[in-house]
Amino acid sequence: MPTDADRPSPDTLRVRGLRHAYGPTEVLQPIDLEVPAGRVVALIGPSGCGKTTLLHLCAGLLAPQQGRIEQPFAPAAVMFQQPRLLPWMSTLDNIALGLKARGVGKAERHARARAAALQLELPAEALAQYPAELSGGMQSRAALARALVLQPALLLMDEPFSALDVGLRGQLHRLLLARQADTGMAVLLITHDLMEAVRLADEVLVLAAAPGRIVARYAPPGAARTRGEALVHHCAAELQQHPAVRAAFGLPRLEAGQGQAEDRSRPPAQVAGAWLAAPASAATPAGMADEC
Ligand SMILES: Nc1ncnc2c1ncn2[C@@H]1O[C@H](COP(=O)(O)OP(=O)(O)OP(=O)(O)O)[C@@H](O)[C@H]1O
Repeated sequence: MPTDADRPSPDTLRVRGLRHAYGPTEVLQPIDLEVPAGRVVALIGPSGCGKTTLLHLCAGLLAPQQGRIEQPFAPAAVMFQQPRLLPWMSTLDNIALGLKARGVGKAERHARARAAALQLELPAEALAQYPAELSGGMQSRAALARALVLQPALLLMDEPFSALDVGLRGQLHRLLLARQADTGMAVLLITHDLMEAVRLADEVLVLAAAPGRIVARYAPPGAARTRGEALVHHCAAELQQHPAVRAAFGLPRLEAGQGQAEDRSRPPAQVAGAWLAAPASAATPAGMADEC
């Protein structure tokens, strides 16, 4: 008898059998994935494997050619790799832009934009400045504020922190996770960075290229906000040692026992991540256990 916990949540982004081609070139083979409310799903894979294409399909920026996407969340917001702030508008007006498009009056949208900026620790003086006057880190904060001010139920993020230094990135990770825990929004995050994926995500999907397909699914242990540095390092190493992940990124195969010997910060086995069933179309590498 299925319990409530077994039933799929109605508030879930569902992708089923999604394919995509640009002209004659197949970019995505049938992709199945789910992003339920309150969960962060990270998509990692080598350059050109179709991550952005998949995100744009989920965002409705590209039309599905085959397969289907159920996107019940409203509103949804997209954060791109580049901040894409409009250079002729102040930072405050940039953050408030989506609210303006929704017909929110000036006083209210500015108040909401100021509150969003404050939550992301953007200094008040930056709000009157133009994007060109801001540092890269400030521009990224403004772009995140512009997405979060819409109070999205779904946030789609395409390598949003890749240009930031490690300190700023860590700060924005904490702010994002705090906001996500408060609001229960669903997040689909593209990243090249395995550490970022295991720091933020409830589930990490690994795409291989040519054509893009999911070859591994990994669930880091515990809630993202509670993962310490040692555990994040361990999980990133565990992920990187998976043969399918190594093959996807073009890394050489590890000899037997090589990965474990290099991992000196290994936490107790019971806190290691879990390998979830990859789709049947992706062959599971020989000798790989389902659970680590
Ligand atoms: N509009 C387009 N027309 C033709 N080919 C495209 C188009 N957009 C992307 N491609 C090609 O599709 C493939 C997947 O591109 P996509 O940007 O989705 O990959 P990606 O994994 O996001 O790459 P990266 O990590 O480098 O951003 C690439 O080979 C790319 O050159």
